[in-house]
Amino acid sequence: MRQIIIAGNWKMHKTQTESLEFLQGFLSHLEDTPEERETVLCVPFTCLNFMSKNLHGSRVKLGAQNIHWADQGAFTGEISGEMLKEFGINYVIVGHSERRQYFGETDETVNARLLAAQKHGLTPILCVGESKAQRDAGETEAVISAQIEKDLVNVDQNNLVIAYEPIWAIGTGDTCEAAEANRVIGLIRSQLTNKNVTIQYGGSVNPKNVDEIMAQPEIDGALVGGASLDPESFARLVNYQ
Ligand SMILES: O=C(CO)COP(=O)(O)O
Repeated sequence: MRQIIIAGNWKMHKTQTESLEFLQGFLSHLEDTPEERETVLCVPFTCLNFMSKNLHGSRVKLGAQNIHWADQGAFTGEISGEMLKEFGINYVIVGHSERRQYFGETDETVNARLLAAQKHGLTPILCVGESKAQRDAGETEAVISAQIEKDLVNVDQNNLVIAYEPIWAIGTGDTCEAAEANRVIGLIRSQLTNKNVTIQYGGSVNPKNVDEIMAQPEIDGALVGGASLDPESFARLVNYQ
């Protein structure tokens, strides 16, 4: 059985005070959510301590948005698995397209970060996806396939989540057709040795399209940016039909 995971990626949003306001609005909506559905919030580093205390005893799991491959060292501005582990978090996003685009992340560094996450007992959420130009040039399959191959060298597929996030669908309101996301996710799965890896779709998931996306047979969850910032809208996503 593949685990269903609905994860919010808050990116660089919310202070500690705002994260408390979110929780006050959000947690009460989870009472009727099916037990087997995992709910995750990947929050800024500055909210981890506070969120970890406030989520204790709740069914919401916590995640970070990046991890360095070294345990410590002269890496200004980075964060290590040893540091993250202290907050009792379960997940960490690795290789998000915004990290690849703005912060020089390569398939090699993504691979090193995935290995570090697993070494520290965290489940990495690996993001892959093609740009608009790559899609228009008919390169989607080749791009995704190369990312999967390079990123997953020596990675344990028994402790892994993958998110297919077409870059052109992120934050644009321009969702990938559910059937097309399903097709690409099927291609990703065909490349894996563990066919039970949870593979999410990400890119403008919102309360209007979540039911159709989650009805697709290959799609095991969602990685949500904008719509995870509002408690009511994220609750609606977690409670998809
Ligand atoms: O990048 C994303 C999640 O990691 C998707 O962001 P949006 O849901 O805002 O499109």
